[in-house]
Amino acid sequence: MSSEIHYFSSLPLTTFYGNKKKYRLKFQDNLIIWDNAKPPYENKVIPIENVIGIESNPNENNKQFEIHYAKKKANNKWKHKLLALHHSDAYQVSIWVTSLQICLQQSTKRAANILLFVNPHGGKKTALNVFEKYAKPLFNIAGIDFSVIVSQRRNQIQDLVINNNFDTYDSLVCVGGDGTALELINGLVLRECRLHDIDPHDPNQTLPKPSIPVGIIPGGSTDTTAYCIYGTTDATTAVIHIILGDTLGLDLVSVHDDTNFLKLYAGVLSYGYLGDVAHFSEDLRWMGPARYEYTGFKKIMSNAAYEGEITIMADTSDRNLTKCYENCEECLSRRHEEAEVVKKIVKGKFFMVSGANMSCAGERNPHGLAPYSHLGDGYLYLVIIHHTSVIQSIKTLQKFLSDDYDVQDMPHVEVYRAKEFHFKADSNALPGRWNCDGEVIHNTEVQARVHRQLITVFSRGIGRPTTSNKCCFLS
Ligand SMILES: Nc1ncnc2c1ncn2[C@@H]1O[C@H](COP(=O)(O)OP(=O)(O)OP(=O)(O)O)[C@@H](O)[C@H]1O
Repeated sequence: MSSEIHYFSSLPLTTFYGNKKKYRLKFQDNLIIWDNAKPPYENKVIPIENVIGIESNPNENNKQFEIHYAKKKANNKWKHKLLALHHSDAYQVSIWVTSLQICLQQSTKRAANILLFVNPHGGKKTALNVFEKYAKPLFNIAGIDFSVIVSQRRNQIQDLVINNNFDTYDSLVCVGGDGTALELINGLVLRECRLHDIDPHDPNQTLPKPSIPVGIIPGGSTDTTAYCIYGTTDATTAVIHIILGDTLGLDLVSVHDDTNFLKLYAGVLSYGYLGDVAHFSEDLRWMGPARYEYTGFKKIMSNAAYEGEITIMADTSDRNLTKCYENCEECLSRRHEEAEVVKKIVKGKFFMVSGANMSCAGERNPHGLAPYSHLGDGYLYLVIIHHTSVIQSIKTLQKFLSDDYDVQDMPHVEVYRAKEFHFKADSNALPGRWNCDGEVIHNTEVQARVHRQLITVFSRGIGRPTTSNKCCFLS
């Protein structure tokens, strides 16, 4: 037989055997279609864009090959499925393997060479295990080359990304929680600032967009960023999104004090209750995720009031409130460019002030603090909860955890869709802290501004449910 490689962009109906069954397969229009070769015929269709990898099996004299593909299940989870097929003619197998592999390689969106940063310290300290168990086998099947850096200290990932040239990789991925994702994202943008001689300390600066896409594999405690991007904190799902290679633009919010750049965040910046919970939880890391419940309870019972003034650049235009799903119209549109913003000032005593850049939903609160926030529309949702009684505060938090809520039912809650906000604590009042995606910021005067789609993340977006959404959220 000649050593010339034979491959085709479509393949005619061919009969294979697998799992003691007969399968008739064809490949056309980038679809792998098969049936069970006997009545009642049942067709299955796998788009090539859902294929993870194609492997031939040398142990079977090259007469067997495997199609590894991704299948979407309930609750936004994707699963790895396998179809192992055998043919008596190794040449037939080779044509199928080569044709499908070449078709996959022609997809320019797929990563070929990934650098992974693993934080072994976050969450239940299982990120390395998550990498070994869920990411490594699937990256191998997908034929992706990867290298791994295990972080040894806080901020090491950020420092490495700022100061090194990782241009030989086509994607950067982290395994960890929100803090780890934050290190990677901040590192990338700050590196881009350095390369373009842009001063990140100027709060009015347009920040440069890194071109390299980012993947986030959940391995922390809350993993809000991963949940909001994939609709689940299932690690296999995140790995599959990264392999399939679709991306979306994610807004980031810059945080400055009066002179300096402090951080960029993807999820939420929260002053008062959640800020103090993050602060007091840090020393209790040994408790695992339960530390948030413990300090949360203590903090709410203390009924602290955080006094200050918020200046909001709010978009008050009437807008249909929709949730952010795959191919999201709000994120694709350029409406934000024409939208006028008005200045609003809110003064008082607060229980919590949160600038949510994403819904902040999670496994235990699928609705989120800001359910109508979009990943890439150029806005954050400022959720202001005024100080009230302990009972009311508990009820408010419970509402945010419930399936659905309406601010009209909560007179002590105001919500604004905003491009930026400024918060200044009353100098005579109890100073609070900020919880910036799980990291603590102590400055009591900050300015936060949204940068539309500043980073590219691997994700197809969250699947659209069939039920419709409510429309009564903004103040
Ligand atoms: N090797 C390390 N040792 C100590 N801290 C580290 C190390 N690597 C990273 N970090 C820091 O660990 C902190 C916690 O990490 P991460 O946010 O990923 O986990 P988490 O807080 O448990 O999860 P989440 O933020 O999702 O609740 C981050 O501030 C990160 O900067």
